[in-house]
Amino acid sequence: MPSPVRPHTLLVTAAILIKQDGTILLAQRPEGKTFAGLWEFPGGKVEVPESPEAALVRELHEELGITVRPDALEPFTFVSEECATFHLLMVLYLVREWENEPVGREGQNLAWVPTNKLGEYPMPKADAPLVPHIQTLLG
Ligand SMILES: Nc1nc2c([nH]c(=O)n2[C@H]2C[C@H](O)[C@@H](COP(=O)(O)OP(=O)(O)OP(=O)(O)O)O2)c(=O)[nH]1
Repeated sequence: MPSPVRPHTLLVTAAILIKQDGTILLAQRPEGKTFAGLWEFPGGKVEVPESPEAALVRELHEELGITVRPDALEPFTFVSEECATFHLLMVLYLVREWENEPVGREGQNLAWVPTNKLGEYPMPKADAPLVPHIQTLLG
């Protein structure tokens, strides 16, 4: 009997960087990556044997050149969404403190966006429920 096909769950970790003026950092996915051109919360896949927090600290340094202390990651929410070839589980942390000014180290465009303008930036489908959630909780 064939074994049932089990969906592969991909664990992704991402940050909602929020400045004192209330704007949030979005990064545009570069050419060559899936969802190129769409805006996302910076982060990426959790590699074995990393924790989600260690992976996020690493990704934020690689992608943006910033240093974040693991205890500055505030668990915020998550997304669980069926995608084309995998099931995405994306955990999101709120980050209010970091060292260095974020820059797109992989050539990606960055934008500091007021929460009421998040809907103007096309994002991957999985991110859609995050926008009203952020607007309600972070104003
Ligand atoms: N970082 C991030 N990824 C997202 C968001 N929304 C969303 O669907 N994703 C998806 C896109 C990808 O399938 C996956 C993240 O993988 P990635 O390709 O960015 O991860 P990575 O940086 O480790 O990738 P790579 O080294 O393999 O290029 O999660 C989001 O807001 N932020």
